[in-house]
Amino acid sequence: MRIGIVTSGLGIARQCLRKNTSVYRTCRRQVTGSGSPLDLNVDSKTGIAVLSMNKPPVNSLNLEFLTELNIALEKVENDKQCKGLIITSSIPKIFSAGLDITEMYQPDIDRLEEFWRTLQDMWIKLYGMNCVTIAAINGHSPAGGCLMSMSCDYRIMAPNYTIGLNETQLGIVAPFWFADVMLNTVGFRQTEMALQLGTLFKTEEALNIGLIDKVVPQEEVLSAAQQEMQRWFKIPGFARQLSKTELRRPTIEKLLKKKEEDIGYFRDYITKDAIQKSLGMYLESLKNRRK
Ligand SMILES: CC/C=C\C/C=C\C/C=C\C=C\CC(=O)SCCNC(=O)CCNC(=O)[C@H](O)C(C)(C)COP(=O)(O)OP(=O)(O)OC[C@H]1O[C@@H](n2cnc3c(N)ncnc32)[C@H](O)[C@@H]1OP(=O)(O)O
Repeated sequence: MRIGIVTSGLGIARQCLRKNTSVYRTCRRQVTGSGSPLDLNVDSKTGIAVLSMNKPPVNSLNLEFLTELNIALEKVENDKQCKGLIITSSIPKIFSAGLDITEMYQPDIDRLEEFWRTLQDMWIKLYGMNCVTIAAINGHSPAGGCLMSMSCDYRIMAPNYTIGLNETQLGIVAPFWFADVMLNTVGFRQTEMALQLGTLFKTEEALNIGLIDKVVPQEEVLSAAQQEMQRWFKIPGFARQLSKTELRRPTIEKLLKKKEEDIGYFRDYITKDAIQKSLGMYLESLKNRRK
């Protein structure tokens, strides 16, 4: 039930309408504007924020969408009422198709660099979030979608979808920090095989290698995430946060130290003729899939 003020643009709802019955005490605020590709709802009663991606057709991560994600993550992190964040999708059968390939194909160089910087920032924020983060993966989650999922503390996925870092299938190489996050999640052997083969794991396979933590029916993904959150909320917040920071800090610091270098590598690599050719062919194959 939404009884909060819906704000436009970047403004956060400043007040909540409360009725006097207990059922209305939940103050749920939608903190993104209408028409936004993101729907952020904060439930001040439970302390859970649900961030739902809604950028048709496939929630691909382009510069503008990544910028919105950054703003939303910042809002959640700065909201003292938020103890947990669930990331999910409003697009049927798709969590996120990963990076928007059109950002990398025949790019404008300034925009390409900005795109990469914004992606780096999004990942640094998400991987380092103080609050509990759960990915409610209710659709396919290749490449950048897999990165977002792996960057959360816990992953719940519906059956019959795929998830993985499939970059080599596009003729490109997963950046070192994507690889690091996978390494931290499933270990070296699974990572070295998955990255070389560009494996997209089916839900059950992903569960078997520890890439996701739980499988529930499609219609239960969100409620299972809300329920799982309670388990994490029972742990003293400071101890949990510090444990997370200690484990994730070296991975984040590695990118922080090399941010500009990484942007340069990415720019020089992606603009190579051979890589452009591969990306062009992959885009074409996506477009021809339905013909
Ligand atoms: C030394 C090395 C140094 C540095 C490293 C440097 C570089 C590494 C760089 C990049 C890393 C990239 C990571 C990524 O995230 S790349 C993106 C990978 N994503 C994919 O491969 C997913 C592709 N999409 C799909 O498989 C499917 O679309 C689907 C399963 C997600 C959904 O299937 P559907 O059947 O439901 O939908 P479609 O008909 O296929 O698609 C609809 C529509 O959307 C377009 N589209 C799909 N995915 C993308 C995308 N990622 N980017 C842009 N556009 C996408 C698709 O073409 C269709 O368009 P049309 O309607 O035909 O116009």
